[in-house]
Formats: sequence, C-alpha cells, structure tokens
Amino acid sequence: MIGVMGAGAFGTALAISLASKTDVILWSRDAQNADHMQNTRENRKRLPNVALPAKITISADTDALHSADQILLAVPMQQLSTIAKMHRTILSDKDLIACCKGVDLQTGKGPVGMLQQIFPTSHPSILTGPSFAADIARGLPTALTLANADPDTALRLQPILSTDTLRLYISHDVIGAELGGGLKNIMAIACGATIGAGMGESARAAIITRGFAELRRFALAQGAQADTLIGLSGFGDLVLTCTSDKSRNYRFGQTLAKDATWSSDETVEGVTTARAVAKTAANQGIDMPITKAIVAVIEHKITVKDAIDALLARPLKKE
Ligand SMILES: NC(=O)C1=CN([C@@H]2O[C@H](COP(=O)(O)OP(=O)(O)OC[C@H]3O[C@@H](n4cnc5c(N)ncnc54)[C@H](O)[C@@H]3O)[C@@H](O)[C@H]2O)C=CC1
Ligand SMILES: O=C(CO)COP(=O)(O)O
Repeated sequence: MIGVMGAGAFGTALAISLASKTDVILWSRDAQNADHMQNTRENRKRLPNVALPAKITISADTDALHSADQILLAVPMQQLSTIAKMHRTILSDKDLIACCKGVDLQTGKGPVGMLQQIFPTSHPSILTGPSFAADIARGLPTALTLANADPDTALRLQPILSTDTLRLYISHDVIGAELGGGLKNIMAIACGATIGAGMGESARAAIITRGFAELRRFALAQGAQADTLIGLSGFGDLVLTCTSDKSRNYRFGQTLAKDATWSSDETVEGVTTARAVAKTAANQGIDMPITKAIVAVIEHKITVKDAIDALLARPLKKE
C-alpha cells in the first residue's frame, strides 16, 4: 500500500496513477473534503471530471497511513516542514518521497534537505519533472525523475512508483533535481509576464534560454550536476511550464502583466521560491537578473514593463 499526503491536484493525480497497480491511501487534512471525495469519487475542486478508482481510499485520519510503506508528500513547499513535524511519528519509518517543487523561505532548503533535517536517519527522495496533474490523472504518458542520494533506495523505489503511463528515471543528484524543479517556476512566471505584456514568443524564447542560464548558474553553485539540469527535472520541466497555459505559475505571470489580482487559491510555488532564491543569490554574489526582476514585480516595486526595460538595458555581453 502507498500513502499520499495532500489531496490537491498533484496528490490526487499521483494516487490515481498508482491505483492502477496498488491500493492507495490519499490523506487530506480536511475531514469534510476527505468524506466528500470518498463519497463522490471525485476531487471536484482540483481535478474535476476524473473518477477516483476504487483502489483509492480518501481519509483525514493519519492512522490510515500506518499500513503504507511509502508516503508521497504532495503539499506546497512552504507547508512541508509543518506537515512533516506534525506527523513525525507516523512518517519516521516510511520511505518518504517529496513531490513538491520549491525552496523553503525560512531555511533556503529544498524538499529533501528539509525532510533530512526532520528525519536525520532517513533517505528521502524527490519525485519531480514535467507533468501536469490533469495529464497524469487522465493516464497520458509522463516521464519524471526520482532522485535519491542512496542508489539502493532509488533502485528499489523506481519500480514501485512507476506505472504503465508514469515512467520514472532515477538520479542520485538530489540538489540538481530539487533546484531544476524549483527554479523553473520562477522562469514560468517570467514567461507568463512576457507573453501577458504582449512581448511575443521570440522574447519568451529569450527568457527561457537566459532563465536556464540563470537556473544553471545558481544550481551549480549549490553543488548540482550539469547533466541533471538538462534532464527531465530541469530543462524538461522548464520547457513545459514556460510554454503552457495549464501552468499556474505561467498564468500567474500573465496576471502580473495585466496588473490584475490573482484570485485563485491554487498553489503558485514560484512566488516564494523567487524570494528564497534571491536571498541566497544575494548572499553568495550570484547574478540572477530575471529572479531579481520577478521579486521586484511581485513586491510591487516595479511594473512588468519596467522589469523588461531593465533587462534589455543590461550591458551587452558574451552568451
Ligand atoms: N499540479 C501539478 O500539475 C503539479 C504540482 N506539483 C507540485 O505539487 C505540490 C502540490 O501542488 P498541488 O497539489 O498542485 O497544489 P494544490 O493547491 O492543488 O493542493 C495543495 C494541497 O496541499 C494541502 N495542504 C496545504 N497546506 C497543508 C498543510 N499544512 N497540511 C496538509 N495539507 C496541506 C491543501 O489542502 C491541498 O490539498 C507543489 O509543490 C507543486 O509544485 C508538481 C508537479 C505537477
Ligand atoms: O510543475 C508543474 C509541471 O511540471 C506544474 O506547474 P504549475 O505549478 O505552474 O502549475
């Protein structure tokens, strides 16, 4: 049995895919929501019109997770430490697989770094890469990276977490996988803002490419391997998220360009990740012009138009 904590879009989609081969407990913090999903067999709020297979039990009772050997944590990055500490006892002897993308604002840690701090003797994994929850839930083909520093754990978990439509590649570069998935959301906001401001697709391609250079510079400085960054969890996810209206980060960027209000309660990881990364970059003297511009726009210090003008006015340089 596999447990999934977080009954949002991603947790529900992963539960649906895994239920094609095993029993799944999908845990929601909200008892009313859990009952509603259990009875209607649908996550109407986050994944409407997709039926929840019979092999999924939705529950708000943490004890239901006792018989799970693996627990996937599909909650927003900034909530990961709270939820892990709150459920420390039940999580302590399980395979933990972080499914969130981002950097913690308080500590600057990624999801695995955060779990390692709370569970010092564990070998947590991260599951990340290009995938929209709606695609996974509908059984469309998806390829993701499962990163774990311990080769034996990665090899053991790969077949357990792969399904006929969810193909997992393993990596031992946890930092690279964490940072590729985290930083692509900043660039997706920038691309949404670029398109939203009417700058066109050529400008977006420039942001994707220069955004990748920025992501790479930051990630290598933290110890990531270059190969990981051009894989699914880096380049793959960057391309998907920077070019699709299905991305919440991309749509959030479009909203910024229109000076409109983001009224949805959907998770937009790039906002806090941009702040966290800008803080570390400033401390380490790493040049992150796109990230800095996004933070300034989010904090209403400059407009999207000002940000684009400032990026264009930077001194000419070698690529
Ligand atoms: N939606 C997608 O297509 C994908 C999402 N992800 C990642 O998955 C993570 C979760 O995102 P989504 O599920 O899409 O967001 P969502 O907004 O649909 O759902 C988040 C869920 O976390 C729960 N939650 C929030 N705070 C909590 C807490 N303190 N304790 C327990 N539960 C809590 C919420 O109730 C909600 O069910 C994010 O880091 C996101 O980047 C990754 C790949 C694809
Ligand atoms: O991570 C994702 C795709 O890989 C989902 O992107 P958003 O969080 O921007 O919706």
